[in-house]
Amino acid sequence: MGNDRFAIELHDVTKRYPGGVTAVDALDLRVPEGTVFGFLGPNGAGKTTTMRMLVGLVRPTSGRIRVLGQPPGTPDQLARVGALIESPAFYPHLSGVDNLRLAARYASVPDSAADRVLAEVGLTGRARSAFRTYSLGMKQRLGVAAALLKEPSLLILDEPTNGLDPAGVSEIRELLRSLGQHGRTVLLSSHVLGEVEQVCDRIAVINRGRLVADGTSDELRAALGAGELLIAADPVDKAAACLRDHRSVRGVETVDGRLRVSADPALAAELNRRLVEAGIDVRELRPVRHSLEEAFLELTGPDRAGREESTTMTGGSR
Ligand SMILES: Nc1ncnc2c1ncn2[C@@H]1O[C@H](COP(=O)(O)OP(=O)(O)OP(=O)(O)O)[C@@H](O)[C@H]1O
Repeated sequence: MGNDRFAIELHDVTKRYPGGVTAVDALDLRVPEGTVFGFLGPNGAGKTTTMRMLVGLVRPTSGRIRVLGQPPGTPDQLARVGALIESPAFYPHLSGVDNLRLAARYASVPDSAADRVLAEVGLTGRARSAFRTYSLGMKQRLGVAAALLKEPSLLILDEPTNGLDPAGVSEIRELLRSLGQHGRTVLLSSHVLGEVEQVCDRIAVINRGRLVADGTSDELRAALGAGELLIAADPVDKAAACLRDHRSVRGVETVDGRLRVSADPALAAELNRRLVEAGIDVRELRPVRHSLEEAFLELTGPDRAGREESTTMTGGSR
């Protein structure tokens, strides 16, 4: 049984809370097995609600969810999913290893699993220190360790870097990379693009409960029309004509005496050669790429999402 290609599948999933908030709105999402998958969106986008639905903590209002080929929350599925969704409750006065031994008992796995997962998150050296003495980054890593106790094939981590300083973030980032090895699927949410970009194979962006983009970081850039070259060449008209003749060039515009060329930046060397062979002087040629940050802001920015609210403003000072 089960699906052998997608660890997570959501079809047309909506969650409306009793107060009337639609936290997740007709969401379609597929997380391929064995990927580290970034689930990105601004605060309130619906990430936590989605993750809670995946483990059966929240029931969808409508739609269909399969996690490891099963509906969420079955005992068999929960045995194969490790989740860090809310801060786990650790005892401040107990050591890291004692906290994990307790968690191991709750999860019905042998106590010895505690040492294995401590090593996996790089906390062996501090295993015997009291939890309250841990840095925030170490606390988060202990949370990840607890999620690993069951040797899950799917790991769901809700904003594991939230509130960490840059050093803590880079500690966790190293860890997240290593968690995706051995065929494990990792679903990782964040509202900070840089964190998922460096770690994830694929990224889905949600805003106001809706999926607004899904793909590799390169695909997300391409979906936003990124892929431009800036070229300064003489004579500029001849250069423009020469570039327009190239079948992979989508457009050429002259801006302030330079050419903005819509084309895959990978074509840079080829276009340069073509211009030089045509007797054109090339003074400058460089890609002007949208950063993924710009792409993300464009996808989740107020222009896309805030129209209803902005129309309720009654004027006056801003
Ligand atoms: N139990 C609840 N009852 C009512 N509304 C809720 C509940 N939980 C979340 N919401 C609302 O649903 C929307 C989505 O919240 P959710 O926590 O899923 O988003 P998020 O992307 O995880 O954001 P954050 O990063 O801030 O946690 C928000 O408007 C939130 O206020």
